[in-house]
Amino acid sequence: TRKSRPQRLLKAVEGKATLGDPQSVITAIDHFCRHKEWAMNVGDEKGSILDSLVIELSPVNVLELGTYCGYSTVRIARLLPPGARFITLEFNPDYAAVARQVIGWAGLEDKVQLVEGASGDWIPRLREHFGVQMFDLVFLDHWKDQYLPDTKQLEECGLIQKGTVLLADNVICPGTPDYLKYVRNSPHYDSRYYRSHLEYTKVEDGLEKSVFLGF
Ligand SMILES: Nc1ncnc2c1ncn2[C@@H]1O[C@H](/C=C/CNC(=O)c2cc([N+](=O)[O-])cc(O)c2O)[C@@H](O)[C@H]1O
Ligand SMILES: [Mg+2]
Repeated sequence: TRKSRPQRLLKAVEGKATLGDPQSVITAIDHFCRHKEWAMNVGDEKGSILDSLVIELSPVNVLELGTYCGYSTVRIARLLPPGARFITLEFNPDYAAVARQVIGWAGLEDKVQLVEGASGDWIPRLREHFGVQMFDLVFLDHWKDQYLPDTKQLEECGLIQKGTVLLADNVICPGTPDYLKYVRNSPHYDSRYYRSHLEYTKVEDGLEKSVFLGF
């Protein structure tokens, strides 16, 4: 059967990237998506904003919702301080399989725990299963209607505490209106929009950074 797009993306990484070199994996995926087939990675433009926020935050505990092919996983993991803990959730087994190989090509498998499962099932179990008390950074990039319910569940489970930074992709395109309204109107979040473009296009999109101020 014909390979899926994630499998074709992985082939592009294997053909172009250098094993153990995260930047070459990022470059290979961006080249593939810009010149061969568009794919819903955060991309190089928004990725640079993501990089600067990760560097500035130097987070110890990181959660990513929606691994997909592992592009943003590699971007984040390559910048984490030693000893940091990074959990990424992906419920599609085919995407998870591709992401594991992409992360492996970058040589970052020891920095990342890819959990195959749905955020709704796993968020309540992260504390007891992984011994994580709270997250310094949460990157939201999964189904857009899941951003708000998952954020509320993270709050209820105490995994979002004073200082936690939520970073949400696609708040303009495809858009996450209910999430955006929540973080921008809540007195418990200090929210800021980083204007950019939808990956590999000229369409407007951006990242919303929301700092939890405590209850
Ligand atoms: N509850 C859950 N738990 C675990 N994994 C889950 C999940 N819900 C979705 N996922 C996974 O997260 C990814 C979905 C991304 C949706 N992005 C998008 O739909 C998207 C679309 C465009 N676009 O259309 O231009 C641009 C973008 O940057 C985008 O991120 C997929 O890999 C999916 O399997
Ligand atoms: Mg996205």
